[in-house]
Amino acid sequence: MSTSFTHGLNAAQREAVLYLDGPCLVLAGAGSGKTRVITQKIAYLLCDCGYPARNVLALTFTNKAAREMEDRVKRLVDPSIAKGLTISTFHSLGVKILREEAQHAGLKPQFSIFDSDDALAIIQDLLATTDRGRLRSVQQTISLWKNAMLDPDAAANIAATPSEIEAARVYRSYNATLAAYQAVDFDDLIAIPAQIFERSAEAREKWQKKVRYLLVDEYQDTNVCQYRLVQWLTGPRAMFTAVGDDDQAIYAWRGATIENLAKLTTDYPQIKLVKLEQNYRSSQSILAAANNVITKNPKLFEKKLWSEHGLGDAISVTAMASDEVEAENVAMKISAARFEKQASWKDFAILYRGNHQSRIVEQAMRNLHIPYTISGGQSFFDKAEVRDVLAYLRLIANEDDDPAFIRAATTPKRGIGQATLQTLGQYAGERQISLFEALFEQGIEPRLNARQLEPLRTFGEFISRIQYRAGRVESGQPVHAAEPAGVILDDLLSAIQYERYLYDILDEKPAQSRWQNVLELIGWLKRKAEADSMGLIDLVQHVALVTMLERGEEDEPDAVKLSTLHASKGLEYPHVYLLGVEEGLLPHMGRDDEDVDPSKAADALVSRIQEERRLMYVGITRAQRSLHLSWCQKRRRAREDLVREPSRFIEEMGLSATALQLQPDTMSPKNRLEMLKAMLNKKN
Ligand SMILES: Nc1ncnc2c1ncn2[C@@H]1O[C@H](COP(=O)(O)OP(=O)(O)OP(=O)(O)O)[C@@H](O)[C@H]1O
Ligand SMILES: [Mg+2]
Repeated sequence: MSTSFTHGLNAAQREAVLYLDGPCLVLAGAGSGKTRVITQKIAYLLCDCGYPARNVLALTFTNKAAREMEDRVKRLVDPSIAKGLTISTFHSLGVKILREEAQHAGLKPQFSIFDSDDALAIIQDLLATTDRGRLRSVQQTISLWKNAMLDPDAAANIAATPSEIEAARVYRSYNATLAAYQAVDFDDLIAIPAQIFERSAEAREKWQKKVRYLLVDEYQDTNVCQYRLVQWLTGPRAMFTAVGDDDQAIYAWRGATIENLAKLTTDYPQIKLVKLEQNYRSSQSILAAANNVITKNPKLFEKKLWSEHGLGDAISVTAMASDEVEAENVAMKISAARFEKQASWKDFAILYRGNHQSRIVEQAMRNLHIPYTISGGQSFFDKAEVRDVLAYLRLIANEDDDPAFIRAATTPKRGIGQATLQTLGQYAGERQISLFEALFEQGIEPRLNARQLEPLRTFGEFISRIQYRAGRVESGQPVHAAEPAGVILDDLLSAIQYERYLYDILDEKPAQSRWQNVLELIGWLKRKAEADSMGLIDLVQHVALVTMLERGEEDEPDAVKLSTLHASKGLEYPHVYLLGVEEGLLPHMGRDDEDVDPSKAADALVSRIQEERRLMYVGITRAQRSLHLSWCQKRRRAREDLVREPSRFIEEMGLSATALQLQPDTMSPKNRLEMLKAMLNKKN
């Protein structure tokens, strides 16, 4: 059989698209057209098989990947047919399910979503320590338990080491605190829906009726919770297609397990397995380097990849004197290559292992006036001014969000002091209610003097008025139509006099730059609200998700892409610059877990290197036409210069000896001049 939606596909891809007799698993290497199978299959389901769009759901890992997929489908399918189709991340699907099924989990539909810093603050209170290493380790342990669907009881049972026992104790109080705030953390967004489905046949059947066909991209990075969610959503009909590549599994640290791939074949013995072997993305030399690296890992499934593309440019490896030189150099090289290749800025991507590497690259890009966008970083949403404004929005959406209450009530200062908040907190604790609710009660009056009570009540009434305008929800139903989010945002911002506050506490320049960030945030929120006709409350939950993964770039500008390797998954760029290919950074070596049992330490190290190798494989395979690696002989970390060696992965790529004869490129003023001259000559 053939349809217009299999046109241009190879035989194996066609088979995967047309197969509808049961579950289907596409297992294949990078760039072999797995994502393409998903988009073509969506088009096929909607246009040729009569599936209503609202009954088709496609899941992926990042907002960016979801948007890309949506764009690809839009090009294939008439908008009137695609209306109602859901292409989303696991986490946004989780929010959607939780909103509808909140009552099953004792939540209000306007629950808050706490990001990792909010969650860490709770753990800090519970542990009463400021040792960030210890806090992060407890947070990580709790996260892994949640992702493995272990509740506090189960965790307490399996906790063995002293730090696990501590984490299990904190886990229980941590969940109770979240519940009191009507808040969930990111892991809960998947775990709670999975628990709801496990407990409630009614909820399960409702969603199984809704999701008649499910497609999952990047399946190798699902964790136990996500796997269960997929199982509950598809139910006994098991109508789904999952695509993945075990060699690209890079989220073990978030509880993802490659075993999910093998498990699919045992849980669904009838599953149709399709392998794709032709790579359509990269030149031969890039593909060969990628294959060379990944063969050093043990194989789960036999896979071969070949390409019809030519050999292409040789891969370059450059040693840099320092990370500053590296950043400056990459900016220069991209400028030059853009002229040389008559390319656009957006044809270039700069990839790196850790977020901390971006700052110095950003600086270099700005120095040369190169437009860039950055993803995978959270820096924007971590800014104090952005968090201040978001605290108001969170409180408006969910008045039980005590951390948001404290931040909003005290920023800008409005006469609500620490002593007042402590008294209020104590009262709220005794009454088991939120700070917001407590401030309106008569019982609080004898405990506070008029000077303390008055600003509290004024603040409370102010928030209530905005809540009303935002379309306050009571027992799941809005009490009246909401005003547009844009109008409310403008009024809120001028009412709290945030701009004046910034100029009061800061010098002109930093105040100006922070105010710009606030305007950028508000502008972005308004555009989002308008484009997707979201009310203020939907918007607040949406923001939380974006902060977790990456910031949305609605209009793809012509700009160089800066991204962590993790966030680059699934994407492709003509020219890729991979920075910091050094021992210690890629493969990354963290501070050793003091808790690791020495007999297991060697195994842990081996599996860590394997995961880093897969990350390297992901990085290499993003490149279509050219790939440039660099490493630094010296790297500055926390005011200390570290001496570095090239990564073992460079050798594993099998690059020729000449490529490895490294010329330290110190970017002396003379070099710089010459490079600029070369650029100018090309221009003329
Ligand atoms: N049959 C085909 N003919 C021509 N080009 C194709 C074909 N299949 C896929 N491509 C192109 O190859 C590139 C890689 O495809 P795609 O992104 O779907 O691969 P993938 O397997 O999902 O990669 P990754 O593992 O990195 O996610 C895309 O540019 C896609 O349009
Ligand atoms: Mg893909």
